[in-house]
Amino acid sequence: MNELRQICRQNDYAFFFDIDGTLATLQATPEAVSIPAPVITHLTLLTQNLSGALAFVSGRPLSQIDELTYPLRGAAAGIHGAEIRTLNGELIATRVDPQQLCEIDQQLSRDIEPMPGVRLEKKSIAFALHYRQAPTAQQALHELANTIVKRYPDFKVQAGKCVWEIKPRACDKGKAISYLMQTSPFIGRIPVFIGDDMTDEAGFQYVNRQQGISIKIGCGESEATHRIDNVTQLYQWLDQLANNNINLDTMRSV
Ligand SMILES: O=P(O)(O)OC[C@H]1O[C@H](O[C@H]2O[C@H](CO)[C@@H](O)[C@H](O)[C@H]2O)[C@H](O)[C@@H](O)[C@@H]1O
Repeated sequence: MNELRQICRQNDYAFFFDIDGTLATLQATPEAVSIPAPVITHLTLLTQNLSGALAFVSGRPLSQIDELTYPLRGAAAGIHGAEIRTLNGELIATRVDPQQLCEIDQQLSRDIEPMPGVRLEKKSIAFALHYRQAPTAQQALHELANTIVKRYPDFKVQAGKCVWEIKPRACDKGKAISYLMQTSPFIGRIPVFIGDDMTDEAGFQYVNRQQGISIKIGCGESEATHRIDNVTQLYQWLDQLANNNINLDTMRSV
């Protein structure tokens, strides 16, 4: 009976998970990342408990989100909200001028050539300038990204962990969560968003405005109302959550 009550409560909520630094430990390169199998099992169980009201909200494209979270393939938002997929499969993609994308691509490729260790990740309508392997390039890459968005104001710079991203200005994770919250089965539920990074702050702000639960992984300034120390602790929390051992109502009153 208690268990049933807890499941009913869980069904009042909608969950949104960031990926890198949240569901997956940060790695030297984007390709080295994976989500452990037991975590996928817990996410699958949780998705079932929530009747599908669970979405991944990442800076990665939807195609990569699907690979990392296979076999789950529900609602998701990729490229910081520039691509959104609802649970019924509807796709919403932000449009950008292909000519501008081509010009940005050419300039970035040319300008990073003399910067050893710098990695340009091309994500169809966004770009990530990674300096994890080239920490001294941080400032120069920031200046490069700023120069680009000055020339192409439809884009903005997004700071991340050892990365500067150039993404469509109109998109952020808060707007993506807000959009999904207006679709089935999210509609009418209380949002819970878990993230670790600067790009997740827009999501935290939205969730806070809805009196939801915002959870930051790790330290650093944040508008999130709750903290989990690290990815390993999140995995333990997820295990409990999937098995209905967390009372979300108590968290809301904190
Ligand atoms: O919104 P997220 O799911 O957190 O994605 C943010 C970016 O994550 C990836 O880059 C970051 O993770 C890499 C792997 O651990 C790491 O090597 C890199 O330094 C981090 O910045 C991804 O490559 C980006 O496309 C995402 O936007």
